[in-house]
Amino acid sequence: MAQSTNEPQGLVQLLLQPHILPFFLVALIYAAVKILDRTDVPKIKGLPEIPAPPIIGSLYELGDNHAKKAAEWSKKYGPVFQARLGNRRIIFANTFDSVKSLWITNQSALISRPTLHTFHTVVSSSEGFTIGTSPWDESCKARRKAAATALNRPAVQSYMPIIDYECTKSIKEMLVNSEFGKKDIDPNAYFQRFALSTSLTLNYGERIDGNINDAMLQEITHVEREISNFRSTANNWADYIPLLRLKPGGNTKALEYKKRRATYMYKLIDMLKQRIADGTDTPCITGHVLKDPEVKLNDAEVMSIGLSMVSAGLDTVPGNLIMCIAYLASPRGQDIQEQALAEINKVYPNNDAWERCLSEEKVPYITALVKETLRFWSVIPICLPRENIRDIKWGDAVIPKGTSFYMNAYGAHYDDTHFKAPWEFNPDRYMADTSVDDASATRGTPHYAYGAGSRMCIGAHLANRELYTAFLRLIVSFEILPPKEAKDRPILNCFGCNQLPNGLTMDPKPFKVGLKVRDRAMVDKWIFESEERTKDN
Ligand code: HEM
Repeated sequence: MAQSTNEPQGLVQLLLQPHILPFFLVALIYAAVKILDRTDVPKIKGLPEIPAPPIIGSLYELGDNHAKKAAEWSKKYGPVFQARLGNRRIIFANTFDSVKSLWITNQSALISRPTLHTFHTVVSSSEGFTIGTSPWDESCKARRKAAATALNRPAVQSYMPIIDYECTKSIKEMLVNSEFGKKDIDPNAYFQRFALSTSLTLNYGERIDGNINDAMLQEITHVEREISNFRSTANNWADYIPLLRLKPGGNTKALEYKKRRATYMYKLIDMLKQRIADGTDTPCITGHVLKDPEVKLNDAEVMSIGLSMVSAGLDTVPGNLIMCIAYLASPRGQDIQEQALAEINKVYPNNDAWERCLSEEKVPYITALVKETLRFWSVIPICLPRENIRDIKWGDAVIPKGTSFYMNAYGAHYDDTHFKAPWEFNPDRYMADTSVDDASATRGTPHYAYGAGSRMCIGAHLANRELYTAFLRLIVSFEILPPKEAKDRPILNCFGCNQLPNGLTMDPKPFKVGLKVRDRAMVDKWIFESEERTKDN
């Protein structure tokens, strides 16, 4: 016994000998680097790898714009490459066709989502994951199915009165706040309210009744924006370097936002339960899920659907809406507005487009404007991450199950082997009889703004209807003009306009536009008719 107690001391003394200590320290550092540098998935043979230093991997080089850097790398390393980000191995797909092969051809294998430390462990541990952040399992399947049914084409058509109400309310408020076209305005808050209030009404039967300064609107938009930054695959080094998780206070901000989110999410669901108990509830998705005995979801799953609905459309719908408005205000945008108005008037010569767009989508140029907006502005530059549940072959390489895949949607949208002049904002590329011969109108998937394949966005029909209605109504109501002051001009490229290119979704820098009312009496009439139609909503 006595001998074994002395053994470690003897070893320590030996290692501290001056002629051994330097070798020992080098060996120790080498072993530490080897352990810290191990990746979740070992290097994949036959797939180009971005050279990178140990431990941090490519994180530093990817810098403050992962999507742009990865697109640049793809020119040198090929459309699909592997990169080490800290201790994770990531497959990046950066071109239109490579995304199609991996996300669509291999969709049944690429159906899961990886978990990331900041979002899954710190922000979401007790409140449940959203559908878009859930790995694939029976619960995710059931939640996705319930939400997808509530958002399918016929269901979305039945929600058009909500879109009628919310769109009218936003346009009316813009009209008043711009003093009927005299003052330039920043369109952001109006469309954040439009998107959030639509989601809340659909999901909880609860809308934002106040104006754009409403406290609940401001709290939810702020908290969801911060949480979406915690979800970003590019913004949180602690997701990739476990040592950083030990930093004291590193989780304080994430925990604060988790608490603030829980406060309003529980409030919304408790208010709905109370209305159901009182028999005063109006039809809504969560109410349906709570009342239908066929839908077997537990409380956390019901909460997860609500969270998905509230968070999913909140940054994405307004981002697309306001950046399209920004483009329309530019000199080239004036021509697009003119063409759009002519196309609308061709289909609706009797000034009834404002109402008829609720029940039909008959102006192909506006549909093309929606698609081009989704492509050009790429508001989710790196799509929500995926994980494969089976091995996937790419050329000679076999990508083992359990590997993380990042779709560089920005890279695919600006892929000049697929889109002609991708840097130009040109809705004509999505018109069947187009002068732009890149055939985008007829080549299946028009863009990857909604992702692709087995976990593609389930809110796409709703989002498309929101965008179509808002664009059409804005164009028939206003001439959208550049702001009077140069400092208010929007930046018209998808990264320059973004306050945080490494965020999950685009966070547009503030800007203003002018809104010259085309025909005041007509706009007043349309607003009045919408208000009459929706007064009992
Ligand atoms: C312009 C607006 C929108 C854009 C650009 C957008 C984009 C996306 C993208 C890129 C994904 C990931 C798809 C993939 O991995 O392939 C996604 C997933 C999702 N979206 Fe959307 N979205 C929008 C609006 C909405 C709305 C309004 C809702 C619901 C009210 C919604 C609900 C969802 C849900 C639940 C998922 C997760 C699907 C899953 O993981 O299975 N989205 N969205």
